[in-house]
Amino acid sequence: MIVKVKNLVKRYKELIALDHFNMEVEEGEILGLLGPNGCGKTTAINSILSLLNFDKGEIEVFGKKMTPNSYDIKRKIGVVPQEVSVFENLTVKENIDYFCGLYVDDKNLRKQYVEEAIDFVDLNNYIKFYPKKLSGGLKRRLNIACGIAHKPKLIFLDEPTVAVDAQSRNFILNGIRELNKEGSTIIYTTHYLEEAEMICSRIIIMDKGKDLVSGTTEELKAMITTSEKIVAEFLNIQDETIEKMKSIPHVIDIEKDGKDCIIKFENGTNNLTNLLEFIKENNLAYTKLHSQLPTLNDVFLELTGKGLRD
Ligand SMILES: Nc1ncnc2c1ncn2[C@@H]1O[C@H](COP(=O)(O)OP(=O)(O)OP(=O)(O)O)[C@@H](O)[C@H]1O
Repeated sequence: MIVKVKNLVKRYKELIALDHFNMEVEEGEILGLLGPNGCGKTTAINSILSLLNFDKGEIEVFGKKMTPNSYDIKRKIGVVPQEVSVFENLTVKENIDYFCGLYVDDKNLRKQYVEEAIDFVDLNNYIKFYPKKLSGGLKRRLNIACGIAHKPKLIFLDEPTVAVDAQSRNFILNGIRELNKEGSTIIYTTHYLEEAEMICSRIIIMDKGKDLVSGTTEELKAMITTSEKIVAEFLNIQDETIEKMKSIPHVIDIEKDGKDCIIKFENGTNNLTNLLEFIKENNLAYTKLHSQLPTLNDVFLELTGKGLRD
């Protein structure tokens, strides 16, 4: 086990930021920590890193109790914080060299690691630039290089793709996969469910300081009641027909979204066939009809009552 967090409680005066939070991370995982704004993700990460004092609970990293002075453990950890945290008065290369130098004493090895980190984030054309001359996406890449240059075995990435263009986003996501393939375990927080679905081997959903559920995206989707949604646009449908539609087997709810009717089904077979029969029997005309499997956002909505990006 690379990280083990048990019953973590953190209070800021009367506010409970972490409420008996639990998390376990195995070697080789890309673990996604997802939750709405203010649910406690950053507090959890900062507690694990021993950057914050907490009120109760246990934290082990690499099988050892984590303390502010656990330098042997910290050497094996890389952190890419939510806010770009680099020195404005150092160039790209000097920044990476500074952060790498905090953990790597050997001069030659440090030089090699800095070069490799620059290659990794593809900032070779910018090594003499100061951060303020870099675009948002390039700054994020520099932030990542500073966090990973010392080749840590465990990497925390806190929303690394916020406010970056699509090209830099793909670059960053591929980079995370690459780091994982090279042997790093990753803990990744994001607001972008599609990203989590793309790269995470397992996801923990947090809300109000608690870990609600954990599993692969497939496992999480299997936990919710909705198993299928059919989106249809009917011509001139009456409210009473929509009410009647609720008697189709396995229909659990019907929502209107503009012109679309979103018909939600719980587990069951032949949902589309049953709906088509209903359409025929009731002489309904439609311009759109397609089936969707539940998304992570549906899981989120059902578990927390709100979307991730509320
Ligand atoms: N230093 C602090 N003093 C008081 N309250 C704080 C402090 N830091 C965080 N909080 C509160 O603790 C709760 C958890 O905050 P935290 O930053 O951990 O959430 P988060 O999930 O990382 O949010 P986001 O997705 O917005 O970054 C929030 O209600 C926040 O307002």
